[in-house]
Amino acid sequence: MTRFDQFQLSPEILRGIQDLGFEEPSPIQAECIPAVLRGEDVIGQAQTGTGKTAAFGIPVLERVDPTLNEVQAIILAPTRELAIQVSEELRRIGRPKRVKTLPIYGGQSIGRQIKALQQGIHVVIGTPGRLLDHLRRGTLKVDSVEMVVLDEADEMLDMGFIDDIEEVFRFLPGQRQLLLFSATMPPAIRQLAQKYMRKPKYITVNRGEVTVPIIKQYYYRVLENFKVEALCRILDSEEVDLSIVFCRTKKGVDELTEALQARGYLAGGLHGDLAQQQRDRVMNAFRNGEIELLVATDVAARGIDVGSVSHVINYDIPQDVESYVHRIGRTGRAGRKGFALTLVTPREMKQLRTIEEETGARLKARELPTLEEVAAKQQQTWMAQIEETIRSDADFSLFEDMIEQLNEKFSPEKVAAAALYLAFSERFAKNIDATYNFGETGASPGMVRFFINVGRNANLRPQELAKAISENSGISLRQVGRINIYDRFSFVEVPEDVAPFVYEALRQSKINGARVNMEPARPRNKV
Ligand SMILES: Nc1ncnc2c1ncn2[C@@H]1O[C@H](COP(=O)(O)OP(=O)(O)OP(=O)(O)O)[C@@H](O)[C@H]1O
Ligand SMILES: [Mg+2]
Repeated sequence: MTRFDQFQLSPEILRGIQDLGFEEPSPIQAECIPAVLRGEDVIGQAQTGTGKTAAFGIPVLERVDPTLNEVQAIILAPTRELAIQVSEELRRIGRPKRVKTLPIYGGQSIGRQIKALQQGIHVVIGTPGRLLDHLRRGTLKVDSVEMVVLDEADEMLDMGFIDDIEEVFRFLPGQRQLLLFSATMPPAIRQLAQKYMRKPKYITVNRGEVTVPIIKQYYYRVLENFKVEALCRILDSEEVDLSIVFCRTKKGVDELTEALQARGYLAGGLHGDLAQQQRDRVMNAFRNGEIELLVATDVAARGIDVGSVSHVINYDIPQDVESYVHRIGRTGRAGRKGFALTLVTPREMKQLRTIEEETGARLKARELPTLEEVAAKQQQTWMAQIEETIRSDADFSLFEDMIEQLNEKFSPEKVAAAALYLAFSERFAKNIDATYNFGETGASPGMVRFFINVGRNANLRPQELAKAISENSGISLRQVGRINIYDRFSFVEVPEDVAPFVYEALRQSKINGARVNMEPARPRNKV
């Protein structure tokens, strides 16, 4: 077994590592620490969540001289959140040695950053644009910089930061050590390596297995219009601690966040168009668990490390394989378990196969939980909560007197049931009976679309359903039109003017016992 004290590390750095609770180096750390200490240029690749930050951070901090009040290492990261996180981890490792780190990124007052830089910072962690800004202004002095790290190197190339990065290099002294890190290293990286590195050492851990094996990967086949409902059912039926839900677009993030908040979930959105303060607030709330669901674009896919993320959900299937690998890598970190769930529409099945082929991972198909299963799961959760409360040392005396009085008129069962109703029914109704979603659901202009759950009626035929809708609502069979039954649900599109009747009909009468799930849709062209 390798140990940290086998490397040539000072007692201060060893203490910093110990303070973080790291007992032994991860494989990428075991290989990188000595190489970086020797001054070699390194390209480090290892799976998500396996400690690449400390793999470069520990030796970089070791080589910094804290008595020299100058910037000696620069670390570039693709996003602000990652810059902050890396800075924080390095600050903690370097604390006993009194190494000062500072994150600098766009969206934050440049004046404040300039003041901070004047405090004698040793390691700067920044996004390329803002770093360059400081270099051009001359507010970041780099004469003593001997080490440069590109964290998520491939992503920074992909994001088109190459010009910025090359300009950053032009400001730096010629003799410097360059380190590139990422879980994925596409061939384009080699060009950068050839141009800027001296005899780079490639350190690759777990070659060929890009995703982390302890992450369980599943997919759900869903229709586009049913995705919000599908997501809610998954969230309600899984043992979710924290989860990150990825959407393709910023607008998608905003809409989904709103839809989830409206249904009572503790959700927060994160994407590049939000003000920095808002981004910070959401990230902090997520790290503290005040928000349980982080709804994000790929800004949160790279490098973000929140230990208790139990689920990553691809609400929209990722556009490329790298994105898949990094997104799902937000769970299953440092040996923890994790689930990666991907919603796939029928026409995205090809994309799913590509992901499987290129990652070599197998995504197992899963059925969406039925409403009955969701309800059963919810009841279990509530019962567990009640049991926990009974066993806790909570003080019930406030309520005991009420119960006594009520027991004079009603049985204890009735009283308990009514209390549970008060406590839980609101959320139950939200999730089970009728679901309102004002996001885009793809109905044609002038039409309103209703979703109908036929969970208990798997044998129900479309004609029967159409007839039942017509009879219950008083609109003609022609207006109901042709309907299909998919899997466990169906939908019907009716003209706006008759929609209220259909809604009432579907809401009040369960068709052959089938529950009704209503989604009044805004026409696509108005959204
Ligand atoms: N030697 C270690 N022992 C225990 N935990 C560690 C060790 N090294 C790192 N960790 C922890 O593992 C988690 C993941 O580390 P890190 O963020 O560096 O992963 P990564 O390889 O950079 O992942 P990604 O590719 O997603 O950026 C962090 O919470 C970190 O504190
Ligand atoms: Mg990382």
